[in-house]
Amino acid sequence: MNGMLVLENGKRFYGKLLTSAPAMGEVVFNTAMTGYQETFTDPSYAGQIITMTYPLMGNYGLFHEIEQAERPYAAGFIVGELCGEPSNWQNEGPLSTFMMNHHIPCLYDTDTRAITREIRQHGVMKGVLVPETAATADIRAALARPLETQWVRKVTTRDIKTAGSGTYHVAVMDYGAKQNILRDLVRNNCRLTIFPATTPAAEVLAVQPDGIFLSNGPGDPQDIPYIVDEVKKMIGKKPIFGICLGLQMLGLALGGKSYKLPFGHRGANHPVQDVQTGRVYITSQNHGYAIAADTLPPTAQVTYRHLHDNTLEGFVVPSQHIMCVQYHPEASPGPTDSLYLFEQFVKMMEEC
Ligand SMILES: NC(=O)CC[C@H](N)C(=O)O
Repeated sequence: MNGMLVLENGKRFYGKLLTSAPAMGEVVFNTAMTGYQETFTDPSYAGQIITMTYPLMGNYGLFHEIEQAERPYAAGFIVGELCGEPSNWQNEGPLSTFMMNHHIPCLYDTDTRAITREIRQHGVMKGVLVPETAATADIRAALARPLETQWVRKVTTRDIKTAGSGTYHVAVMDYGAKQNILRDLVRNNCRLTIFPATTPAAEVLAVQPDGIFLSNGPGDPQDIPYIVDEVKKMIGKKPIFGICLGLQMLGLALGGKSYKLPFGHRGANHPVQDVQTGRVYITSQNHGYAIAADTLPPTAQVTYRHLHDNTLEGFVVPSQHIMCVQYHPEASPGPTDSLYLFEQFVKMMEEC
């Protein structure tokens, strides 16, 4: 069926739609060439319509094991060419089947380069995926709906869960944790107790963990002040490692300020520099917000900066045993160069 993306600023981009169900969400773009299945199952994309800039998607099919959550939370998917005949020895089916089964509207045969240029120039904005015949009044009504602000509550675990049997007991705050983060912690000799995002700090500390991990997650960090309040109560009590939203929670809990990036960092080849050594790492990223480095307290030391725009990509607070990064050391998709951060976290727990 013929379909289109209509952006909040009125721009229309035409293509074909896999499902007729309309989708509304913040339209973002991701520059990774591969890793589409990990991308749309990453809970941090909840409610967003993801435009993949690489022109061909679906060519190696699907493989259930690489999914980052039990189901995708992305609101929609936009691709240039959608491959209908994947070729891969692990392939379990075409990408279109996954999109249809999960009722995720997918616009394909569309000009993803033009969409990306529009977002780069004017910033991320709301958009709708609708059939080409959709009435203008319906499109306006859909675009007028506010975006969900409490995705973390929807993507977090309902019950306390456990994983692994390693030496170090880590309390994981699940704000929408990617599976590979949990796997990497377990691989690094950790035993996990995974808590729902809104669990009070006292309940988490009561299990007497060796360390606390604050996960990635969807949305604006300023929309979840009640979680920041609990993080404040954890600081200084146990070693803490935060990734992405986890870094943002720590930044806000320490009195820092967050702001929205014009079009975010989403892709698998973002260069960050270790400010101490000058060494550059190519990283996997997915964030639309950042913490302003100059708003952090003097006890915090910036560890990594993004080489495109100098944004804060990591900091530590040695006196309070805090380490955190804005990028994704667990990759999935992306390079695994930063896996050493999990080892650093284990070392921090060992030394405390
Ligand atoms: N991957 C993440 O944890 C993203 C954090 C936050 N939702 C942002 O977009 O900046």
